[in-house]
Amino acid sequence: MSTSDSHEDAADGHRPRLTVIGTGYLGATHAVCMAELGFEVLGVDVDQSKIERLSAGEIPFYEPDLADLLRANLASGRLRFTTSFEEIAEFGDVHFVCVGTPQRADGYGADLSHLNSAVERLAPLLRRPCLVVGKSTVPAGTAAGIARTLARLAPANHPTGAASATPGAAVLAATGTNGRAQAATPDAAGQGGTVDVDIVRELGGVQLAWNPEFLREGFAVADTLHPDRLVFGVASPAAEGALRSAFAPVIAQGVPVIVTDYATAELVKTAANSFLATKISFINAMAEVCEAVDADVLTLAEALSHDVRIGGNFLRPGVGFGGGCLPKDIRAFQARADELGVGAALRFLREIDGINDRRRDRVVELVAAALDGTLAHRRLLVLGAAFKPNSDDVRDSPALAVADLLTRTGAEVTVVDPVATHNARRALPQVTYSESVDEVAAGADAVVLLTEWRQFAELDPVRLGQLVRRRVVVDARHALDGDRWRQAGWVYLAPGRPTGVIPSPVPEQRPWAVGPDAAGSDGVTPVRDQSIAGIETSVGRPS
Ligand SMILES: NC(=O)C1=CN([C@@H]2O[C@H](COP(=O)(O)OP(=O)(O)OC[C@H]3O[C@@H](n4cnc5c(N)ncnc54)[C@H](O)[C@@H]3O)[C@@H](O)[C@H]2O)C=CC1
Ligand SMILES: O=C(O)[C@H]1O[C@H](OP(=O)(O)OP(=O)(O)OC[C@H]2O[C@@H](n3ccc(=O)[nH]c3=O)[C@H](O)[C@@H]2O)[C@H](O)[C@@H](O)[C@@H]1O
Repeated sequence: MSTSDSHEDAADGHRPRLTVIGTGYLGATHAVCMAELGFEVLGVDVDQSKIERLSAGEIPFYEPDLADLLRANLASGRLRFTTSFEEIAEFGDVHFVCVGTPQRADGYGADLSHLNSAVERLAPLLRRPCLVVGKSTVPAGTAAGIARTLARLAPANHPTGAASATPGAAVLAATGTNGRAQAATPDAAGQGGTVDVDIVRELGGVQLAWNPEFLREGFAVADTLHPDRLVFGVASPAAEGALRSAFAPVIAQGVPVIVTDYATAELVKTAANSFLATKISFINAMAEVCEAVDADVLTLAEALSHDVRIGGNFLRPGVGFGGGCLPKDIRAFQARADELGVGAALRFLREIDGINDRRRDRVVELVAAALDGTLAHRRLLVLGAAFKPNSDDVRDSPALAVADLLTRTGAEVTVVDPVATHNARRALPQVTYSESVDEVAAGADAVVLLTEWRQFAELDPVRLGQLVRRRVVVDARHALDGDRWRQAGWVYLAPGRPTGVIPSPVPEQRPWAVGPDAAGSDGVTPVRDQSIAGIETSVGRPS
């Protein structure tokens, strides 16, 4: 991907200067892409090694296209990284907060400690008008609290130096200049022309906006440069104007901008991820029913997808959803709804989560059924560790969760993944990893495909069939051409598809609850509550 024409505008003095706080999957991508769009950008993180790697032109995770853009924009001088909050406070007109909001260790709720600590560190250093923009995914009501913190702690909101604990002071400080900001902003920004930083001065102090992010890992660059919508949660026209100036090149593409209040902006994000999770669990629930009558969920999904009211996106059945967002976001949403007294409205998300979990068990059942009900001491080649292809992210990865379940039955599991094994080794050390499909295939009793990497989908069943001990493949992502594999002599099984040979599971009787030769006196039945180190999965959930 080439850098854009907007490079010529670099440092033209008319665009707001941007900072990005937290340079993980979201923040690093945002920093690089905003520099690519022509802004001067300074990224900060508390993780010094991450900052060193980014400064050296190295992306600390796997994301297609991002490394080239990082290096080009470092070279242009528009993009820099630091560990100094003093430096970013001095530099920035618009500060994007992109720190993590993981699931709390003690429940479903979101852990906001990183967010609170970033804001509390930044706020006392903000001595001139600027806009703080939350991009992290947060429970509804969080932004209002952050606005109060900024109002209390940012010196720019207390020109006389007097501390204030007045809720909303940041907004109040700025609304005095609303009229001018309103007149100055939308058109200039909307047309993508250069935008004078006076728009930022119109803020009158430190203000907050909430701007949730919708990028997908694996497509993060394209999603950031060409999003399908922008959502601006603001409390004043001046904040909207400043945000429009920070997104001027994107808005100029005709991307829709939805301007709303904080709470609605926060909810758009969690509602979107809940809807996506619901779609996936819906089709996986259909897979469960298909299994009971030996029907075909792929054909069913295809037939549904032709109805434009339903559509085919996010209707791929398989081993379920994972990653650093969908699972923790639907749980945090439930927790917040409970706190708000509307828990009943989101109770269905518990079922969405439950359907998702059962898919992991079902894959184990299929492997066991294909191996005569016994998994202990079976040698299994697991294809995939990442939660999806084109990512090295193993947070709540269904692939690793299944690898863990298989290991607990006493099977000898070796996992191959093109880019994620370094993360997987840390998250699930009790499993063996390899870089070579061929090496592990030699002597394998079954192949289990759990992440649909292209290179796995393109494996030659004839050649692989000559290496393995038994030609058994479980295609948990429907990535393989089942007919081709069967023709090459394989027993091919996939969840939700007719097996012809595998009876539907009897709920109370799990074939993989193995017999006396398995590790453990009573056989090792995978236990949902046991933790998979470092993976935020079904692990540690409150009952
Ligand atoms: N990963 C994704 O694709 C997307 C993530 N999100 C949301 O964005 C947020 C960040 O997610 P990821 O980037 O995946 O997480 P991440 O864990 O990859 O990155 C978070 C970064 O914040 C840094 N950090 C933590 N505390 C800090 C502090 N006090 N000051 C400065 N930096 C600090 C961490 O060192 C880390 O580098 C989450 O709320 C997530 O839900 C939203 C859309 C997409
Ligand atoms: O909030 C976030 O962080 C992001 O979460 C998801 O993006 P991401 O987690 O990168 O991945 P998805 O493409 O949504 O896939 C999530 C999981 O669902 C699975 N999936 C997806 C689609 C499908 O049809 N079936 C299915 O099982 C994937 O394999 C993966 O494990 C959303 O798609 C993004 O819009 C959002 O910004």
